Amino acid sequence: MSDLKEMKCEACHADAPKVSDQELAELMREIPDWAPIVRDDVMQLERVYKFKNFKLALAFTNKLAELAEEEFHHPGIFLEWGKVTVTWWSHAIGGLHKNDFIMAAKTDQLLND
Ligand SMILES: C[C@H](O)[C@H](O)[C@H]1CNC2=NC(N)=NC(=O)C2=N1
Repeated sequence: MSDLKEMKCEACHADAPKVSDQELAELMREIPDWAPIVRDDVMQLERVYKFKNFKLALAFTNKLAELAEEEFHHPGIFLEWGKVTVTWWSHAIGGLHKNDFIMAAKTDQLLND
């Protein structure tokens, strides 16, 4: 079991490989609160985080934005009162790269900060 949250993203180029079905199955076990979904023919990772109010949801959103800039890998973020929906995928390859699993694990860690 690799420790995804301790890893760093690598530069993802257009010719980088998408994760295989086997890699997907293995990596999903490390981020059990996330779901693989397909949106507009692009496989993504998605999780909904619940908060007591909008202010706490916004604070989490801002921490996630800082993390994304640090790793230069950016999520989809849908901010609502008491909820933040986060999606990770790699635009460059139109699908899932290991970077997305690393960032999902790092996103979960923000709850402990
Ligand atoms: C130009 C391109 O957008 C950049 O190289 C980075 C920025 N952040 C990114 N974020 C994500 N999720 N996928 C990318 O391919 C990506 N590329």
